[in-house]
Amino acid sequence: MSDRPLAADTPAPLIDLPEWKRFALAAQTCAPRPDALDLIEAPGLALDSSGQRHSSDLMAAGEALLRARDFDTQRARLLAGEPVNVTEGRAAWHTVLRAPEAPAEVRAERERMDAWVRRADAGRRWRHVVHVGIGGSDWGVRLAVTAFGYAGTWRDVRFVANIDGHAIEGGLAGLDPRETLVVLVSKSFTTAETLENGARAREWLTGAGLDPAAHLAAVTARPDRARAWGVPDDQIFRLWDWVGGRFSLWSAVSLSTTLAVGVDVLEGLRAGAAAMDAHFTQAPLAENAPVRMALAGVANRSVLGQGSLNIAPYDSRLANLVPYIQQLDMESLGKSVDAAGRPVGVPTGPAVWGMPGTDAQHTFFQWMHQGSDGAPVDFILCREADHHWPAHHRQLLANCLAQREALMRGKTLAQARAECLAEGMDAARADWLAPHRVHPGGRPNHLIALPRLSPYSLGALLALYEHRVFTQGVIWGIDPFDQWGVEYGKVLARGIVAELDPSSGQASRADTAAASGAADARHDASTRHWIERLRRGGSP
Ligand SMILES: O=P(O)(O)OC[C@H]1O[C@](O)(CO)[C@@H](O)[C@@H]1O
Repeated sequence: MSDRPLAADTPAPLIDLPEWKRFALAAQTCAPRPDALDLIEAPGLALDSSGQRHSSDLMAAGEALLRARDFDTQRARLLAGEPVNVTEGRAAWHTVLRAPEAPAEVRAERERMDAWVRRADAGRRWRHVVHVGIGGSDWGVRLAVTAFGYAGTWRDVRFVANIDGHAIEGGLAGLDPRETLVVLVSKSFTTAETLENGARAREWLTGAGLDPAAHLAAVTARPDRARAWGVPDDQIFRLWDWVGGRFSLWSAVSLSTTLAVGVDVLEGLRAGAAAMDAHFTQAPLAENAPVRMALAGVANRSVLGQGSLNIAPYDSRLANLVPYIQQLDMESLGKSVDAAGRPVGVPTGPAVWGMPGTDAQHTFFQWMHQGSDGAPVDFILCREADHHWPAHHRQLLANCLAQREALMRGKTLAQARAECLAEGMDAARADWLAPHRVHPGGRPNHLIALPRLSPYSLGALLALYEHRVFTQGVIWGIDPFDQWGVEYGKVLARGIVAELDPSSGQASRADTAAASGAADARHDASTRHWIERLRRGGSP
């Protein structure tokens, strides 16, 4: 970690800026204008922001706010690979992983991995791939494999992330070890889940009388650790310290994607993302899709108090987009202090949640329409489908547009009452039922339309969200590239694991405390109770 002083990266407190006050006032005093189509044609997708609050004053205030946050310089620093991750003193240079003119070592590693995959394809090797990784070493691959391998692939790819033993048990069940490649993906190569699950897979290979080294591949920024763990050098692919885990699918992290759906898919993802990078760099702010989404996100969260953001992909192949964006957004923006360690002073990153439509309509859309909070929604659709049932696709699209329209337009009491009367109810019943049929409307949303679900358009979509997250980080003044919050629980878990192990011979802290009649100051009473009880397993 560098000892670079924070001062150079320390923005002024947001809430002290006159530009912030102007932006907040402008956001409060304008409304969504669905009749004034507000469309940006960006690479790989179109962004319709008509469902967000918009006015020329709000846009001007947003531009002034970005200038006050030195956005141009911050963006240039991100794209130049400067250490924008201030608390860890390193770059977040994911954009270079997809740049056509990437540095030689990045291109060399791409070519080495592609050649390895092509050799495996030519030899019809690895009928089964078990991808072992978690968080950023998992979601991007799951997303791409589900998106492009939804109708099945000749290689069966399984994902094992959770430390829950059922995950690895199910991940290996029924596979022929002779035909199986286990891919361990871990930037740090220290993540407990990945190393434990990897160890079970290695035992499984050894138990089948095989040399595990021949069946293991690894992707990591620490090849030394992977080598010591037993992965041969020619099956270790590199990732770099200057890439954040949740921004890493553009690298060899996507080895399993290429094995499942081909190296062309990864190339297409990179090309779409690179085109979005160029748009993010060059488009004027008012026509810049990530910037517009970021300004709407800040207005919704920090001014209008919307606590969450719903992601509604109207494409079942994008089911894993929701957890992907959840990690990208919440691990990046789930912070309440700025780069100088001061409270930001306004609510920051929202809770991100969702589910593909139309399933979501039968699960929680009731709450979205008439619940007391509601949530801004990002609707995502593909204009063309890749199946052969156009009527299905028309229904899917109609549902997406209808839900969005209902959330925007709402329904007044008078309209609801008139509807009841038109259905033949008498006035008394109409008066009674009408309030139940009122929709407040005015719910903010984006509509993102991809021409079809190609690697290019998905790459552009993911880069759109990456840059939206970065821009919100610049406005709030927070470091979107660290994740200190994840560390605390990991450290506590390490201690508790030892205490839960009845075979370790080590008395639990709680035992020791009980024997001495003292309370264990390191645990609260409830945690102490459960350590004791769970240590005994099923016995009362
Ligand atoms: O790739 P690694 O080092 O195993 O880390 C896995 C994940 O764990 C985290 O550090 C914390 O959840 C993520 O940021 C990361 O993607």
